[in-house]
Amino acid sequence: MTGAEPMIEAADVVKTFTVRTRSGVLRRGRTTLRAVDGVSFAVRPGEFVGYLGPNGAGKSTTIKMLTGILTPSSGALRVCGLDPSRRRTALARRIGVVFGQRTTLWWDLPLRDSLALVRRLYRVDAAAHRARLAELTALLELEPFLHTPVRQLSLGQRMRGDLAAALLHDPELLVLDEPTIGLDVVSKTTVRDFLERTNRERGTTILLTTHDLGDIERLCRRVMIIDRGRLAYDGGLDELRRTVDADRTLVVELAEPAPPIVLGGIEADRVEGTRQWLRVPREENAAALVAALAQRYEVRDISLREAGIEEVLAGLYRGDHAYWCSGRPVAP
Ligand SMILES: Nc1ncnc2c1ncn2[C@@H]1O[C@H](COP(=O)(O)OP(=O)(O)OP(=O)(O)O)[C@@H](O)[C@H]1O
Repeated sequence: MTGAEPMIEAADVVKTFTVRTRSGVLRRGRTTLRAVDGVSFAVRPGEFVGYLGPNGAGKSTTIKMLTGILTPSSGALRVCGLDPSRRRTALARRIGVVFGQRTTLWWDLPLRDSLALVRRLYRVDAAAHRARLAELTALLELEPFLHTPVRQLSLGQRMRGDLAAALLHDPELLVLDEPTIGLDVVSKTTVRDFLERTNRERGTTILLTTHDLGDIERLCRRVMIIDRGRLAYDGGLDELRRTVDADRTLVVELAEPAPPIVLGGIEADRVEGTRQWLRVPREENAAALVAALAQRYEVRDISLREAGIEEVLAGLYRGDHAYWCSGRPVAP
C-alpha cells in the first residue's frame, strides 16, 4: 500500500438488519432497520480519528464491517486496500482491534502466554516479537503482571494487555471500540498517552470510538459523528465548535448571594452561593453584558467560558441544530 492510498475508504456503505416488531399482543412482523445508512469517508495513513455518536447510532456496526465481522448490505469498503469481509484473515495481519467491553486474551493463561499465542496467530517472527514485546511491556508497564492469569487482572491492567496483543504484530491500523470504558483516571491517562505516542512515533493510523469526551479532546484532530446511521459531521474539533455556534457561559462571582440575575432576555440558569452562571447566546455582545452587570451588582469576579465539546455534542445529539437533523454530511 502506498502512502497516498487511504487506509480506510467507505463509499455509500449501508448495513441493514431484519428485526422483529410487535404491535399489540399477537401481531408480529418484521421490519428492516438501516443501522448504517449510506456512509462515505476516507481515512488517510497516520490520522487519528474519533468516531462519535449517541447510543445506537451505528458506530459498532461500522467497526464490525471495517474489521470484516459483518458484510455491508451495499456500498464499497476497503481497509488497507482490502475488502474486509472477503479478506478477513489477510486483513487481521495488518490491523489491530480492541473492544473495551471484551478481551481477546485467554482468560486462564498468564498474560505472557496469551501474548505468545498472539505471536503464533499472527505468525510474527520470534526475534521481532521479543523486541516488540519488550517495548510494549515498558511502554504499557506490563512487567508487574506479565505472569498473572488474565482473569485476575484489573480492568486497567487487562486493557493494557489487550492493547499489547493488538499491537504486537505492528499493524498499520488500530481500531478501538471504547478502550477507556470503566477505567480510573490514572489508567485512562496511561492508555491515552500510549495511544498518542503510538500514533505520533510509529505513524499507526487510529480510529477510535468512544463516549469519553476526554479521549476525544486529548487525542483526535478529526472527528466523524454518526447519528441514526448517517454521517452528520466530518472535520476538526475546533471547526465543530464554530459550526455549531454553541452558546458561551458567563460565570459571575457576586459580593453576596442574590436571586438569579436577570439582564435583558438573559437569566442565570444556575446559582450556587455567590456564584451564578448565565448562558450567553452567540449573537449577544458579551462586553455590553459585563458592563451592565457591573452597574447593577457588586461583582467580585467574572469569566466568559467557551462551550466545551461536551455541551456542543449534547446539543447535536438533542437535535438542536438544523444540519444535524438533515443528515447531510458537513464538509471537512
Ligand atoms: N445484530 C443486530 N441485529 C439487529 N439490530 C442490530 C444488530 N446490531 C445492531 N443493531 C441495531 O443497529 C443500530 C446501531 O447499533 P450499533 O451497535 O452499531 O450502535 P452504536 O452506535 O455502536 O451504539 P452504542 O454507543 O450504544 O454502542 C441499533 O439500533 C441496534 O439496535
